[in-house]
Amino acid sequence: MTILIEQIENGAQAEEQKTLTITNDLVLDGGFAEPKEASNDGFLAPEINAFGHSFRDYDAESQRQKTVEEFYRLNHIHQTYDFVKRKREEYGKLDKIEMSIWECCELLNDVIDESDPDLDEPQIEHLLQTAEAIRKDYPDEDWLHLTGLIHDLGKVLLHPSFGGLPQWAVVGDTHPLGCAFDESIVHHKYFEGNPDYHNPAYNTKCGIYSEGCGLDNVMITWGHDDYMYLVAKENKTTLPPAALFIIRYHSFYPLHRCGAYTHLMNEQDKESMKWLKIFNKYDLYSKSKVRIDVEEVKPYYMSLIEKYFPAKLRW
Ligand SMILES: O[C@H]1[C@H](O)[C@@H](O)[C@H](O)[C@@H](O)[C@H]1O
Ligand SMILES: [Fe+2]
Ligand SMILES: [Fe+2]
Repeated sequence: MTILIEQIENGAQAEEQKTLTITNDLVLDGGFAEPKEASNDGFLAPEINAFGHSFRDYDAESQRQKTVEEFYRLNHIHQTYDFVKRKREEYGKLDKIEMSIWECCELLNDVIDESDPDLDEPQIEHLLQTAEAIRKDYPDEDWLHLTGLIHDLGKVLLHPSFGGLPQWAVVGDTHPLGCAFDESIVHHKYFEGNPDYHNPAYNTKCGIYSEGCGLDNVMITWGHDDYMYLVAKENKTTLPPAALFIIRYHSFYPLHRCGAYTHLMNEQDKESMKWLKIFNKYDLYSKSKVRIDVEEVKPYYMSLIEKYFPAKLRW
């Protein structure tokens, strides 16, 4: 079967449709299940978002555009290598609160993401829209449904009980620190205000890293992705490695959309990337004003949470 995957080549300008052929069978390769085809004709990506623009258009003029650009200005100035190192240590202790996955979903009821040009609905809507869209096309991959539900739960860092981190430290696209900021990063010009941009140790193609070192060894901007990855891993989820990879790198658009920083990946990263590319279509294009009936789908997701997570997690 053939599905269409959109890919923007390095430099982000030339957007081309690339065809990826995916086999019918689930093959276990080094612990990673290979992607198989969607159960129907595949997800039809809409061309315009709820505001009448193309998806991820960071320049289309609107009031929202200004909010998003201001978000990226602050994000690019303040996310430095040292900042991320400190946050990883602080939040890696997971000593803030104990709660279940579903309790966390409910906390996200009030959270609106200021970095997103395509969505201004409460986050819980987005979680369910993503999960349900995946479930429709991949009914047998229950782990991927749950990954959809939880992938953005790290946005709980915005909540006052987590120290109420500012938006620039929680949401938005992610990118590596410790090496040059690639041109494909949204609103790249604001990096001039970041001290790392002027640090010769950090501003070459590889910076402090070596080719093929593996993403595990790369410091990525602090936010909801890395935090939720830590929470899931440290609380001993039984979700497969591909799920953890999706959670950790789903905002790394410069890599999975634009092909930047591929020189830092190792073989295992390349394997997991196949699933992330599938996931990304649902994460991005399911954003809409269509509401999901939470109570109707809740029992199904509760059963998945029980299957893959302990009843209470440390956050
Ligand atoms: O604005 C969005 C939003 O914050 C998403 O949760 C994140 O994953 C995307 O990468 C970002 O562009
Ligand atoms: Fe996200
Ligand atoms: Fe998302």
